Amino acid sequence: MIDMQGIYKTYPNGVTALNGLDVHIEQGEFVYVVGPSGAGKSTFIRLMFREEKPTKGSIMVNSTNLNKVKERKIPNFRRNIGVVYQDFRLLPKLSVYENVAFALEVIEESPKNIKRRVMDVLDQVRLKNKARFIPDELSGGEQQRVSIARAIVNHPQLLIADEPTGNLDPDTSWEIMQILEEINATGTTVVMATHSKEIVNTIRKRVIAIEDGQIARDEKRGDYGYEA
Ligand SMILES: Nc1ncnc2c1ncn2[C@@H]1O[C@H](COP(=O)(O)OP(=O)(O)OP(=O)(O)O)[C@@H](O)[C@H]1O
Repeated sequence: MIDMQGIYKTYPNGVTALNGLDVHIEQGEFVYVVGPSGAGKSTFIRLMFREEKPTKGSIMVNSTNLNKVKERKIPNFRRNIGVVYQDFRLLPKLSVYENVAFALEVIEESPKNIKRRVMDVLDQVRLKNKARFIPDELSGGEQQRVSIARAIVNHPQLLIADEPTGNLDPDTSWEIMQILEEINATGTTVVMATHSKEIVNTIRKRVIAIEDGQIARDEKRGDYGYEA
């Protein structure tokens, strides 16, 4: 599903974020990406949905060769990838329903399909009863669940989460983890960057540790490995 070989990334300001990295992730895996601040975690995951391009190295995601994909094909490629951020990034003036439906409207689904799919996915994140609320009327955990609903409404094969619990209290973080695990159980690959020692050491998954732009550890049921 994801294959990266010999990846280097130097930003235009001269900072080298990734310094020779090889990774293979299979369909259906759940992978934590951990490491010190500034180690290159976000850069690593941004390469997966072509938010950034490597300076050197090859990347295949969902059978798409990202070194060769044409600019006009990128929106199509991204339809198969859901992305969740620490700060939710919801549209503040749209309702919960509209925030989620938006992702389907841009791909011109029929209104009937949109309605069915949005309500299904709001049910999945347990927010059906708040479909008409706007983001400001929701707790942080609820807002993150809306952003997860938006990310999965299109049935992506890959869900990328960049510190999805970074702004949430511990109880709410466990709720979000439960939802991510449920999504993973349906066969969706989940790649999650996190600074949460508690989560990584409690819900054991594959752990890829990045330090100084390289893979320092890659363990099947790893632990966090750093002081929180
Ligand atoms: N757009 C950018 N332009 C220039 N330098 C960048 C850019 N994005 C990241 N960097 C630099 O690349 C390095 C790796 O950053 P990255 O955000 O990938 O690390 P991280 O491991 O995700 O950090 P954190 O845990 O703090 O989020 C850092 O030195 C950072 O300052």
